[in-house]
Amino acid sequence: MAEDSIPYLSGAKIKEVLDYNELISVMKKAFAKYSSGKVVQPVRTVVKVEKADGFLGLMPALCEDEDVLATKLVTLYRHNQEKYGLPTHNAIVVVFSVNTGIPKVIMDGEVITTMRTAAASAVASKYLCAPNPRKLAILGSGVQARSHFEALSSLYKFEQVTVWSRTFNNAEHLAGEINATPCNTAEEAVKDADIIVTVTLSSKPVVQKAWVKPGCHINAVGACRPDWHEIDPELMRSAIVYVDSRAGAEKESGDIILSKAEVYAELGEVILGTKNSNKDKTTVFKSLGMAIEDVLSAKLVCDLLLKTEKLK
Ligand SMILES: NC(=O)C1=CN([C@@H]2O[C@H](COP(=O)(O)OP(=O)(O)OC[C@H]3O[C@@H](n4cnc5c(N)ncnc54)[C@H](O)[C@@H]3O)[C@@H](O)[C@H]2O)C=CC1
Ligand SMILES: O=C(O)C1=NCCCC1
Repeated sequence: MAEDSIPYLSGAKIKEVLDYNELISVMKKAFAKYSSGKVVQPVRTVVKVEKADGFLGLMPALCEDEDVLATKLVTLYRHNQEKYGLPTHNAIVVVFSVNTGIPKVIMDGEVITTMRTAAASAVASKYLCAPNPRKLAILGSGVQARSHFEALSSLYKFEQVTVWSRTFNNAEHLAGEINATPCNTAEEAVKDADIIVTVTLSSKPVVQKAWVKPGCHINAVGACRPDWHEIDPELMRSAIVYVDSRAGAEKESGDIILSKAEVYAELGEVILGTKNSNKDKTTVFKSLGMAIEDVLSAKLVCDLLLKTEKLK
């Protein structure tokens, strides 16, 4: 049985201990463990809430090597921001003892989702983009736009960063925060970019093949449903496509399903050295998000807090 009260870790506490440096190495480990078959992780179960254009996603994973069993519960309500001024993504993570199955800790999952997704894109960029990227283009201006700027800036010193968003004011606002250039169109933003990040809630493509410099690396982070896509199908078919999980991509990724693009490899296979990185070609990392990213992030949080004795 669980204790009368299970410790709860707030997002603020988690933010205090997580940094991109460490998370980037943990995400590298997550991808490698997943692609070497050392993770038990079903494809996300999605419970749709049609009337609110939302869903609840169940994301459990077990990694015995790392002695960790946990699940993230995450909701995506697309209109929360405009309707209520609330975050569109909300989540908690529950960590269990692998030996007894007793729940050990419940923690906020929003900060973990925000940071681990950007750290995952940073790992993908490290393996898939050509050396010394100079220009970063961010399409979208929400939570992931900010975290991606932070994570990628921890790896690279960009000479130029551009931001496009559906509403120019939002692009301007974010650009002001991060010292970037706001753009009126996505085409203008991605022109000559070495790395593009797509972090919108759009279900229609926001970037076209003709706009993209050959050899560019794209972190395609949005569009997590089979009928949503963010990337021009022609661009998907002409690029070398990497995914976090083949099983997830086949079931959930509209960018892959609708374009019928071939998946070349899982990112973990590149990390393990069984697939090439093709840094000189146009590459897409189609990120859907994997439970093991959350589970290893949660373990990192627990380890860091145990070190500082904030978690007994
Ligand atoms: N791959 C992964 O592991 C994860 C992916 N995501 C996805 O990343 C994307 C961004 O997430 P957040 O920044 O947290 O969301 P957010 O709600 O903070 O920001 C969403 C952005 O998309 C824009 N947007 C909304 N509808 C649009 C449309 N029709 N066309 C163009 N832009 C539109 C909004 O104006 C805003 O700039 C979402 O698609 C989300 O589901 C989020 C978490 C994890
Ligand atoms: O991996 C995640 O967490 C999510 N991915 C897609 C959108 C919902 C949250």
